[in-house]
Amino acid sequence: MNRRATPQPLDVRPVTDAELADWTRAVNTGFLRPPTVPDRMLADRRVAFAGSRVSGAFDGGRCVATFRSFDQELTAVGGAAVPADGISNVTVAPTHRRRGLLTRLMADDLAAAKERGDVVATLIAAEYRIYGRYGFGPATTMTEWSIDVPRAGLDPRWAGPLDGGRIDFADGEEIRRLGPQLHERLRRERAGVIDRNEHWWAARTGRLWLYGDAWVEPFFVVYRSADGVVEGMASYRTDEKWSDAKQPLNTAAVNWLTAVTPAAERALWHYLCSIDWIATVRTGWRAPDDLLPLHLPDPRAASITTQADWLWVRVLDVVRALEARTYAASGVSVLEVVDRAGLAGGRFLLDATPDGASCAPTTRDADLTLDVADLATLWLGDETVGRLVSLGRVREERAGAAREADALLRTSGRPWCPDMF
Ligand SMILES: CC(=O)SCCNC(=O)CCNC(=O)[C@H](O)C(C)(C)COP(=O)(O)OP(=O)(O)OC[C@H]1O[C@@H](n2cnc3c(N)ncnc32)[C@H](O)[C@@H]1OP(=O)(O)O
Repeated sequence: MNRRATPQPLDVRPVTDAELADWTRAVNTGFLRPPTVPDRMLADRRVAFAGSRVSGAFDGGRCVATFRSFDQELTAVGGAAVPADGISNVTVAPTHRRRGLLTRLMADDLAAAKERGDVVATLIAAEYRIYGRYGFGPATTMTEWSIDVPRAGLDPRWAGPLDGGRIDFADGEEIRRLGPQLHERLRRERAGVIDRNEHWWAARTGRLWLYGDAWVEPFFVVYRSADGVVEGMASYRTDEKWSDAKQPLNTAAVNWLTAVTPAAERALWHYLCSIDWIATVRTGWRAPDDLLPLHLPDPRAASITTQADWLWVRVLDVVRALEARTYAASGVSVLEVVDRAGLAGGRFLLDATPDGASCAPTTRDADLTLDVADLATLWLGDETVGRLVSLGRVREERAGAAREADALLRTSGRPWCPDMF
C-alpha cells in the first residue's frame, strides 16, 4: 500500500549555540549560496550574533527555516532615534515553503518586540510582495548611479580640496577608530539612518568575516576640514579593466560613503571622479534625492542603475512613533489605523506643532483611515497622504484631511538608510 507518512509537527524555537552551524547552512541554502560554512565565518558570526535573537524551525533535527532579529536604532524625522527590532536572515527551505513557517516566526518575533517596547520593526525585503501582509511598508528608497567619468565634466587636473580640507588614505584600524563618531553625527541629522555597532565596523574592515567570499581589503579615504575635523569617509574597490586599444576602463565601486558637510560630500565625489584610470564610478546605495548628479557639471553623466524600495518599517507603537518625529506645521489629525495582527491599531489623535507633538487614543471621528503598513510608508516622509489616497490605500473621511496631514508630515529631504542588514 502506498501511504504517505503523517508529517511530524515542526519544532519552531530559539536556536542553541550548538545549532548555529546547521542554522547558518540553512541560511545559505535559502539564499542560494553554497551551504558550506567555513570555520572562521562561523566563529565570527558567533561573535557578531551574540546579542541577536536567533530562531529557526527544525524537522527531524534538521534546520529548515531561519530568522534573526536584533536591537537596532532608527532615526525618525527630526533626528530622534527610536528602538527598533531589526529583522534579518529570513529563510525557509524550498522543501518546507508555503506551510506558514515564516508567518509563525514573524508573529512570534513581532509579539516579542511589542512586549519589549520596540517602536518599530525593520527589514530589507528580498522581494516586494513578502512583508506587506505582516504590516510592513516600504519606508525608504535606494538609488544607485553609474557615473561616466569622462563625460561628468569635473576638472580632471583636480589635486584635492581647495577649501583647506584634505583627503587621506586610511587603514582599517583608523576607520574603526574614526568611523563610529562620524556615523553618529550622520544619524542625528538624517531620517532613515540606522545605528552601526562595533561588529558593523569590524566586518567592513576585515576583522570579522560574516558574509560572502574571503576578505579583500578595499580602499578607505577620510576627508578632514581645514581645522582637522573628520567630516567624511568612503570605502571603495576597483577592478582592472583596459580596452584593446590600451585605454583604461576601470571602475571604482563605492561600498559606502558618509559625508556630514557639503564640503566633505563635494570633495569625496570629486576625488572618486578624478582618480587616474577610473572611467566609471558606481555610487553604491544612495538616497533618491542625493545631490551627487548635481555635483557634476553634466548631471546626465550619472545614470540611475538601480532604484528600488529599501528599508521596510512595521509600526508597533503608533503613539511613540508619531511623538518621536517632528512636524513641518501645526495641526490636528485623527487617524484610524487598521492592523490585522492586532499589534498597533486603533484611533489616534495627533496634535502636532513644529515644537513638539502629542498623540493619544481618541474617540473623535477619524479624518483618515489607513493600514498600519501605509502609516509606516508615511512616517519617515518618503510618501505623501495625497498619493496614497489616489492609490485607494488611504481613505479620506473628511474633505481636505489629506492635504492638511501632508502639511504636517512634509519633510525637506527624503529619508535614507545607507545600510543593508
Ligand atoms: C529580511 C530578509 O531576510 S529578506 C529574505 C527573505 N528570504 C528569501 O527571499 C529567501 C527565499 N524565500 C524563502 O526563504 C521563503 O519563500 C520565504 C521566507 C520568503 C517565505 O517563507 P514561507 O514559510 O514559504 O512563507 P509562509 O508559508 O509563511 O507564507 C505566508 C504567505 O506569504 C506568501 N509568500 C511567501 N513568500 C512569498 C513571496 N516570495 N512572494 C509572494 N508571496 C509570498 C505565501 O504565499 C503565503 O500567502 P497566503 O497566506 O496568502 O497563502
